[in-house]
Order: sequence, then structure tokens, then C-alpha cells
Amino acid sequence: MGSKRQTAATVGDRGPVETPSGDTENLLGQDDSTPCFVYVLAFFSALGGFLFGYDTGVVSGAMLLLKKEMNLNALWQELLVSSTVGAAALSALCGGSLNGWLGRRICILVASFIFGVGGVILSIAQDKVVLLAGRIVVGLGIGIASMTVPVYIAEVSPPHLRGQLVTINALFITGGQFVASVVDGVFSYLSHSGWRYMLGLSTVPAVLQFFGFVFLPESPRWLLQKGRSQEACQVLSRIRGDQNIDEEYDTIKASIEEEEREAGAGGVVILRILSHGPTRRALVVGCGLQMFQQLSGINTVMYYSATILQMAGVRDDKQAIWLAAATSATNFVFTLVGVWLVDRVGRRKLTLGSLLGTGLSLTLLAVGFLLSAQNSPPVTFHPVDPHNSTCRLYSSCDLCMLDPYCGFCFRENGTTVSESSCVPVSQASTDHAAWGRCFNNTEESDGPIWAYNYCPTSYSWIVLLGLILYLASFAPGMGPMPWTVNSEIYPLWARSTGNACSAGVNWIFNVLVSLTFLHVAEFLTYYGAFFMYTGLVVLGLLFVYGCLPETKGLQLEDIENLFTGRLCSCGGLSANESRYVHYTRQSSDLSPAQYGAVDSDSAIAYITLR
Ligand SMILES: O[C@H]1[C@H](O)[C@@H](O)[C@H](O)[C@@H](O)[C@H]1O
Repeated sequence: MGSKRQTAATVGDRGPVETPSGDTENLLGQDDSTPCFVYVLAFFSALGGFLFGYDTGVVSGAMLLLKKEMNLNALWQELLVSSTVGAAALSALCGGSLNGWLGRRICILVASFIFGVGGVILSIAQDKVVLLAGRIVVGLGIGIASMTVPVYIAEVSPPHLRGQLVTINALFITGGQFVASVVDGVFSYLSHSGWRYMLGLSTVPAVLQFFGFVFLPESPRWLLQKGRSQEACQVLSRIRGDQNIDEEYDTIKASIEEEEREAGAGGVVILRILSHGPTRRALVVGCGLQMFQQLSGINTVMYYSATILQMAGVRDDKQAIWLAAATSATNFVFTLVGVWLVDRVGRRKLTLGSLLGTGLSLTLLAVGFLLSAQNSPPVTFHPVDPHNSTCRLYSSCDLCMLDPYCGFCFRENGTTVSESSCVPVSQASTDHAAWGRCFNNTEESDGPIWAYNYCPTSYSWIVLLGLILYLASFAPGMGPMPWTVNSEIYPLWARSTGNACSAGVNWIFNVLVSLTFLHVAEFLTYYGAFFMYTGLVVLGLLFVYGCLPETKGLQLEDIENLFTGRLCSCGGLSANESRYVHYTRQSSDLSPAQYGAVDSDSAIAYITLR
């Protein structure tokens, strides 16, 4: 046993104390100062989040160059983007058993190794098939990292900092997306092979993480679960520095023993999760949060930001790339706000506030698109179409742009649109028309303008405002909280599998939303699509209001108590009640036999008595 492991202090007489800010004071009388080592652990683990963000973000800029250099058609472009997300969904789902079997540290090492290999394959790829293989390999890394990193950070963090440290992983995700957009901007000037640098640069953080983790420890909770108590104690001592680790060590050990007693320690984990009330409820909450995160349309908004900016009058490709970097910078900066708020206001309030803001800004986006559509410039003439395409049937830009085969060709004089036509897009590239005035993409200022996928409008400022408000509301709450909450709500035996399922749900809905967006917009129009997202956010708001308990400041081992009641009735213990159960467990007031029998009702009765 480590030298800092002493006899447990009697804490039952103190009870839980909330500071005015709502923070829980350490009941063993330890101060909440944290040794730097836990920050080092969080940093190296969160590099997994950075790679997740970088590899999902970099592809849009790389695609602009790749499609020209490798002559990629729309199908191949789609394949290269969604293969990564699809592979991530698969490996996140499989990552659960890997995590329980090999441990968090090995899984992070495996993920960084895979990221590195993927980066190398991508940077040396000679044809599109190798590129596809590289993108799939990278996706496998992303899936494992996305479910392991938050769990690892949560398990090594002290309760008072856990929210902040896990949320740093989400900050690194958006940071990775931001860096990717800057790298895209820089290398877009290198039209030949610029994509090799864009895609290959991810090897740098991957190698850094790999070598960092060779020296970093395994999660003490996983070690204890595997019966390696000596190592667990050493690791906990190392992570906690000078602090007394007795209470934490005993709590983890007791909770593992209790879990084993309860679960009979056997059977397929997912079936055990589903047949045990509290874990089943936790799984519904975890997967629901991840589903609603994606249904809020974040990736559509990010992806669509370039088009929104084009509507606002940004016509130059390079300028659009840089403004897209500004979009991801906004996402990143507001995630910082989330890191600051999570342990102050708590997960529940942060998520609810974020959803409310997200819903309102989606409404604003939808209204902006609606006004643009209602005032859409008319088609003023129909040139003779050699192939009699559908494009000549449309009477306004709005109708024309919703057809993926057509684009709007016009002249602009100040804010006035003239000489406008709806003509087929070239099959080789969406950058110009198939024929006619907009066939040659001239840079002349008075030349005709080719608008594919957007319409000139004077209401673009509403859409732009909606975009900024959306990111400012989504990024602090709905972006990071699903990851943070999922890393906390499952008991140790269910943690890997629970996180695997919820991360899998996140990736599956990510693919679904991004692949269906253009079709949804075709059927419902853009404003219809954004009104639909608003509706989904309202459902998410009701779900979170009814089902998400507050986990701020609690020991991981006590969070299961919050799910003892019926789902969506907030019937489990409250955070304070749960803390009471925790401290009565530590005190001599209850014998171990009695403590084993503590359930929601008796805990509440006990609390009332006290
Ligand atoms: O939490 C992250 C983050 O919000 C990203 O910006 C988004 O692209 C991901 O899909 C999401 O899981």
C-alpha cells in the first residue's frame, strides 16, 4: 500500500457541505488543490479528442483540392467523407469490449497508433482507393478515442474537477476542427499535393500522444476492477500527489465489491445493463443526449457555413475557406465557456440553457432562409437548353438551387440581380455550369456569377447572425455535455459498454444527419429543414428537462444512485441526497450489511431522519 494510504477518518459527523457557489467541499478536510499530474494526464488523453476533431474537420478543405487532382465524382467525395464517420461508429461500438478487456491506457495507445498509420497512408496515397483505406483507418482510431478518452479522464479526475477536465476533451475536439480549418486555409494555396500535408499532419499529435501514453498510468478504477489493487493504489497515490487517497480508494473498492455482489459478476454486459433498472435508465439518458446532440444539426451547420457565407456575398473560394475557419474558431471559443461553466453551474443547467439558445437560433436561421426564399430573385430568361433539362422549369433562384442538377447564373449590379437564368451544373465540377455564360468561371468583376447551392439575398445578415448565435449557444453545452455526462453516469462494470453504445449512437446519427441534409432540404426547402431541427431541439429540451440529473461534484461511485427512480420523473436521489448516501457509507453509522441494502427510499428516509 502507498504511504498515503491511512486509516479512514470518521467523516459521518460532518455530512456534505455545499459552498455558496454550489461546489462540494472535500469532506475529509483535504483541500481541493490538485496536483499538476492530473492535468498532464488530461492533456495527453485529450489529444485523442484533438485528432477526432482534426480528422473530421480537415477533409472539407482537402476535398476541394482532391476532387480536382484525383478527378473525384460526387459519389467518391461522399465516400471519402462518410467512410470515416461510418468506421468511427463501428469501432466505437466494438471499443467497449476492447476497453473492458485491455484497459483504457492500451486502448488510447491503440487509437493513437491507428491515427498515426492512417495519417501516413493518407499522405502517401497515390489513388482514391488507398485514400479510402486511409480514411477508414483514421475512422477506426476516432471511434476508439471518442469512447475511451472521456472515460479515462473521468476515472483519473478528482470529483471537483471532473467536469472541467472531461470537457477539455470536447474543447480539444473543437480545437482540432479549428486547427484543421487553418491548415486547410494555409495549404489551399498549394494546389498541387496540398491535401497530402492537410491529411498527413495528423500524425504529429498522434505520435506525441503515443509516446506520452507509453509513460502514463492505467486508470486506477480499471486496475481495481481487474483485482490489481497494489498497482491501483500506487497509481492513485501518484495521481493525487500529497492528498490522502483512503476515502477514494475505499469507495472504489467497496463499490466494485457491491457491484459484483449485485450483478453476480457474469453474463453479457449489455444484457446486464438492460436488465438492471439504474443502468438501463443511465443508458437511455446517455444515448438520448448523444442522439439529440447530432439532431441539433451541428455538423450540418458547420458544413453548411460555407454556403451561408456565400449567400452573405463571399464569392471567392479562398475567402470562404478562411471564413469557415472563423466558424470553427467560434465553436472552439464558446466551448471554452463550457469548460469554465461546467463545474460552476453544473451539467443540467448548462445543457438546458444551451438547448434553449440552440432552438432560438435555429428559428432565426430558419426565418432568415424563409425571408430569402420569399424574396428570391426571379429567373428572367431561359436559354435554349440542348438537353432539355429540368432546370428550365424553375421560375426563381430558390426553386432552381434546390435541384442538385441546376445552378443560378446572373449578373449583379450593387444589390440588383439581372439577366438571370437557371442552367444545368457541369458534371465534372459544381464550380461552373455545363454550358453557356457561366461555363467559364471568369474572375472578371462584371462577368456573370455562378451560384450553386445558394441564392443572392439581402437577408443574409439574419442567417449570419443565426449562425453565430447557434454556435455560441451550442458549443458550451450541447457540444461537450453529452460526452462529459456519459463518462460519469455508468457504474464501473457498465462504463465501457455504456460509453461504447452512446458514442456509437453519436456517430450513427452524425452520418444520418449529414447524409440526409441535402435531401431533406430538397423536400422541405432550407427553411423547412431548419424548422425541423428546431422541432427536434424542442424534443431534446423536454428529454433533458425530464431525464438528466445533476452529477456535479459527486464521486463516480455515487452517481448510479441518481438513476434509482423511474426514468424521466427525476425520481432518483438528488445530487445532495446521493452525497449523503456516500458519506453515511463512509461513516460508522451504517454497517456494511445495512449499507449494501441502501436504496432510494431508505436513503431518503435516512436523510430525513438525519
Ligand atoms: O461534441 C462534438 C463537437 O461539438 C463537434 O463540433 C461536432 O462536430 C461533433 O459532432 C460533436 O460530437
